Amino acid sequence: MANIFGKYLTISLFGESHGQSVGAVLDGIPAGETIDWELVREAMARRAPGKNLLSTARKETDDFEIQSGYFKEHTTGTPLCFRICNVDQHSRDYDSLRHIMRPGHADFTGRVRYDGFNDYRGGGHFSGRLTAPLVFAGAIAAQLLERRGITIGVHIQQIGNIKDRQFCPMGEDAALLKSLRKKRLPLLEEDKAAPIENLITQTKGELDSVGGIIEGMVVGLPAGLGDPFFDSVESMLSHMFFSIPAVKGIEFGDGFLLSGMHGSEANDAMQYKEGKVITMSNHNGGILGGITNGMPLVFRLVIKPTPSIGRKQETIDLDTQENCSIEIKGRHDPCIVQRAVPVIEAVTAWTLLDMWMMANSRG
Ligand SMILES: Cc1cc2nc3c(=O)[nH]c(=O)nc-3n(C[C@H](O)[C@H](O)[C@H](O)COP(=O)(O)O)c2cc1C
Ligand SMILES: C=C(O[C@@H]1CC(C(=O)O)=C[C@@H](OP(=O)(O)O)[C@H]1O)C(=O)O
Repeated sequence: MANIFGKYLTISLFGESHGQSVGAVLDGIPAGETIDWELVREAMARRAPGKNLLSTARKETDDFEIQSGYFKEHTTGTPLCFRICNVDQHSRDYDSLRHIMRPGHADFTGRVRYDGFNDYRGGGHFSGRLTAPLVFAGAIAAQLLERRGITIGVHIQQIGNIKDRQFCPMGEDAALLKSLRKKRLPLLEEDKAAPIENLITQTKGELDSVGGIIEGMVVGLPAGLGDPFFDSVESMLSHMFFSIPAVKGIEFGDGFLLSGMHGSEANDAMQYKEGKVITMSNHNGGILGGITNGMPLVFRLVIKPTPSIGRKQETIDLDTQENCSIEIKGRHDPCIVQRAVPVIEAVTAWTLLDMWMMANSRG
């Protein structure tokens, strides 16, 4: 069942970008939890399309309807089902894309996988629109984690060649991590906002798109979450991260830089500090043997440039079985990175809540 993810906490995702709605069924949320719906709305608004010139012009309010699982201001513990109606589809933009495949998008693979019956309008089930329900789910999980002292912060680390400073691997203040959620462009260095906006606007004007890197940090995690091998924290998070459209790379801690280090540099020396085990550096990003060690969790993700661009590209026509060219019209994000930040934050929360529940179910 390709659309269900999780162990103790599962999410089953449904919908298409130009269908009636997108949504999910969330199972395993503990009974008796209150949910601050305003916080859920705020997270959804950060991801929603059509807010400014840096994003797609498609306007969706992403209002949600709860169908089940919440009663008398508390979770019931039974499946929480919700849907988010699609309202601003321009399906005519996709008429020719039924048979002319967009390079870099899932048109061809989706068609092969579903024997030609896939809903190709707006990318169908492959669309970034499906990240709206993920943000809803994650905004609930983040509240449950915060009640357990765990805070997640995510920022734009790079767009094109413009870089924000990285998180201090030894940990950032939870208040600073949370403050990123209030920013139009979630950056640690404010002076990078204008150059990034200019770059995205300029690239859009050139009928092109740009990608980048997102960095995440989780503080307050106890040591001992995760399992070796298949359910390692890296495995579970990577499984979820690679489910997000346009994610093409990932690293934990110093990641690819570790390849050039010696053991004497890469090992994180250990120490007791006020009775607690800590490490004196954090090259391993808070995970050893697939299990959290109590240090901040640090990861970075590559988001590719948006595939749908206005420039002329070479491709194929499946009707005529001939080569052809394509100039994509329609409403597309010139850059996905800033819109993916709340998505990454949300799925991190969802996955870590599942791992927290797994750890707490052990005898
Ligand atoms: C929030 C978000 C918004 C996106 N917006 C667009 C878009 O406007 N146009 C587009 O072609 N792709 C967009 N994408 C990316 C495509 O959905 C994605 O590249 C495609 O499904 C192929 O999957 P892959 O890149 O993971 O291989 C978006 C992705 C996300 C997460
Ligand atoms: C609708 C959203 O983003 C969409 C993601 C997307 C894609 O191919 O991934 C393509 C565009 O779809 P459309 O052509 O229908 O405007 C984006 O607008 C959203 O994020 O809510």
